[in-house]
Amino acid sequence: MRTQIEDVETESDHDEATIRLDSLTKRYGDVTANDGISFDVEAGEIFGYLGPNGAGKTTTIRLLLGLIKPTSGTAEVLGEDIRDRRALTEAKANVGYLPDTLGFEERLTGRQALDYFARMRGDERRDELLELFRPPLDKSIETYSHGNKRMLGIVQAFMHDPDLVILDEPTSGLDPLKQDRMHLFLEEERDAGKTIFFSSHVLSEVQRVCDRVGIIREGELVALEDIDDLLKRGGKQVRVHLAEPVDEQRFTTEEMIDVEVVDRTVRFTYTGEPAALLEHLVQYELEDVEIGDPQLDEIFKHYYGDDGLVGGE
Ligand SMILES: Nc1ncnc2c1ncn2[C@@H]1O[C@H](COP(=O)(O)OP(=O)(O)OP(=O)(O)O)[C@@H](O)[C@H]1O
Repeated sequence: MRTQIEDVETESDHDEATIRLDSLTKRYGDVTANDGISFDVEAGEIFGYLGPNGAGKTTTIRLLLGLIKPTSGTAEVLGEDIRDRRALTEAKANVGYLPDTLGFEERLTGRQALDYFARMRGDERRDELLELFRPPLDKSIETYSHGNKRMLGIVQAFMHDPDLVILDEPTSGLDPLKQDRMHLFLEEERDAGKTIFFSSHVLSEVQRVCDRVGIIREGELVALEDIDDLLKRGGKQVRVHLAEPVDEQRFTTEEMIDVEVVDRTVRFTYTGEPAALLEHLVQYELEDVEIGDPQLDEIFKHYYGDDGLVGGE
């Protein structure tokens, strides 16, 4: 039986979504960059905000940080309405932000830029983060590579130890090793109770690192789901290598979609129960079978067709 206290706690947890969008809308002339978007980001999750270039991700982030004003609708960040400038400014002391293009004064050295942010918000985690991400500190930022600017931005976003961190395409332009380090770091932060909201147009990173995903297309939210559920609905990717050439008609069942046959190899997405698939396959003389999870890009074709997100900058 649930106690009254548990009920109260559950309710207050629910009330304290870290970010809450409520019909958030932003128009630039004829362009509706955000069109009535509503969703919550809960405390302690990594939320991926996914969409191709121009879909409206940066617009949402800039609205959440009070850098631009909504045309209609609103949002709350750490319980404060984004239209309340003073309250939002106070809340932002507990928010980290990595913009898509860094707003650093480029003539400063990395160290001077961090000193500047430290005076505004604190820097209790600076040393630990510098150890991990290692941007150069003593040359001017204008001489930095893109990757090093990103590293400096990440240190800046996390060094005051905020509860919520908003990252706009954090890994764009980073080499794979640095991306891996970043992903691991985000997971550790999440496990320590931090909330991470990050935008991306890279499916594989969202699949790897996020708990939930919101998908935005032309300003509209077209999906909001747990990554696991999204993948489950996508069926299984199967590749079967048979001992003899395949009679496609005989081999194919209703549960198989996107079937491709090349000589003795069949590839398909299986949407039925695993046991039924195995029963079907044992009727054939098999040389090899691979069964795996689909990549999100397969699932995303439903939302975007063949263009948009798949692999592209
Ligand atoms: N200041 C502005 N004035 C006019 N139109 C704008 C402005 N900012 C954004 N837009 C338009 O709003 C739409 C959404 O842009 P936004 O930058 O939010 O997309 P995005 O998903 O972040 O894309 P990207 O990954 O390329 O940054 C685009 O059509 C863009 O051209």
